Amino acid sequence: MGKTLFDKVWDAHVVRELDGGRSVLYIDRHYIHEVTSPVAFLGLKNRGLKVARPAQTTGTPDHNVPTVDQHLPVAEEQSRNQLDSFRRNCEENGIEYFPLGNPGHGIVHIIGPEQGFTQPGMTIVCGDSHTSTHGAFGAVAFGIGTSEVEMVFASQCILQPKPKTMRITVNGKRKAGVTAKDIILYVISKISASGGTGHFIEFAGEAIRDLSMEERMTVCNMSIECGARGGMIAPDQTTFDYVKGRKRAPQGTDFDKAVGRWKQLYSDPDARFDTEYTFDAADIEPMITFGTNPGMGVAVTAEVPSDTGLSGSDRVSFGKALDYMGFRSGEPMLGKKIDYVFLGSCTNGRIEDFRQFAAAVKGRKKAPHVTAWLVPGSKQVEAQAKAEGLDKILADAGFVLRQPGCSACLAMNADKIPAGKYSVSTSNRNFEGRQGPGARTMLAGPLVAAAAAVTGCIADPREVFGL
Ligand SMILES: CC(C)[C@H](C(=O)O)[C@@H](O)C(=O)O
Ligand code: SF4
Repeated sequence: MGKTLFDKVWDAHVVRELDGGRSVLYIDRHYIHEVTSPVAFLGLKNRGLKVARPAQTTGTPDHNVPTVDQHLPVAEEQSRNQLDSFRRNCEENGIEYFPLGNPGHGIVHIIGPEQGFTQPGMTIVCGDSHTSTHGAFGAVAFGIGTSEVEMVFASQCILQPKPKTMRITVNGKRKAGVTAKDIILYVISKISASGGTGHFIEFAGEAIRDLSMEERMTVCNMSIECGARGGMIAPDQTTFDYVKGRKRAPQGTDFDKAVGRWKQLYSDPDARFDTEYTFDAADIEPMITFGTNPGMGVAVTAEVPSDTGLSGSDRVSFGKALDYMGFRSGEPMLGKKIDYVFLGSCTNGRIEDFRQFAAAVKGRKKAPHVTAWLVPGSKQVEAQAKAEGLDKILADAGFVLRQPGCSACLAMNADKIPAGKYSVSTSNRNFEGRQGPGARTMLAGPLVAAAAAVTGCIADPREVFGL
């Protein structure tokens, strides 16, 4: 029987299979940030060890950083201490890291691909659930816990049970005004926020093939929001073209040789998956979430669903979610007044997202009552946006470009949505309090966010922008 893409990459990295179904897996690239590394560094120190393969480790502080005045010392004491100890830990262990203000700085899942660290066929881990983003390159990439971070520091290996495999095929062409974010929100709304549990997903089909690398990253980023361990896409010419010429990617003939290997990374025609789903891209509309998990999504043109068909605790949590959001079943999503718009995060903080948002709002004005936080995912995205004049277009429309970081995605810094306020957010989680205590988050793609920013309410970007 043929092998799946996942099996090919996984099997090539198994150092040893242990009794009980777990394997010692070799890790090619380890990304670290300031939130989940301190305890691991401490554990290492207590054992008298140093990081085994510092050259395969890359660090950046992203969660706690302010998104304004990054040239000044960080005002908040706890964040400042965390950034200081992150720098010390990286320096003591000879780890390359990109501090605040450095041209390479940004959200860990944005800078890795952008600099060419992330490559097809690799195993990649980080103490962060959205490590799944890197699966867009055909890598087996997944989030790990702090004790596992310590394991990788010490040995460049990790103990892992092999997940089951799932293929999600999206056939056909998507309609105008439908973004990669809409595709993944649609998929999660269909299979639910727990539908991928225990699996590693491969995304396939024409609608996935048609995506740019940045769009593929958006899809893989959110693969974990249906409970999966990760998501991946077979590398193809789009992938090779993206990786080519990036600073940390193989160069010259080494690159050509690497492409030869990467071309073997696909699921064999007779490979079998434990679970398969198939969707049609033509059924996908611009999406928005109405509840408090990423599976609670509908087309922007739809109504708030009812709890028909739900029972027991599902019904209770559905009701609780609507109460938290202040929504009632049967109300249209269109026209709901919003207060905040957040463009950014490792889901939608890349240059194509800023281009799309800027092109949409060009020549229009931000609705006066809306507070908009536009936060590039990295210094490079920020620089590129400025080089392309997007900052001017945005400024003319009443928007300000902030500085890179995770920002309001999880509000670990000062960018918190006030209690009770409605936020249309391009990030990946709409849990209670995620964007600040009491904040009400509606997840969407950059076009729905742009439409909300200029109209001040939930609107169909195809109508607003004539797409
Ligand atoms: C802080 C970190 C551990 C966390 C994660 O693992 O995903 C964060 O990035 C998030 O998005 O919630
Ligand atoms: S941007 Fe959001 S999802 Fe991504 S790593 Fe930061 S906090 Fe997590």
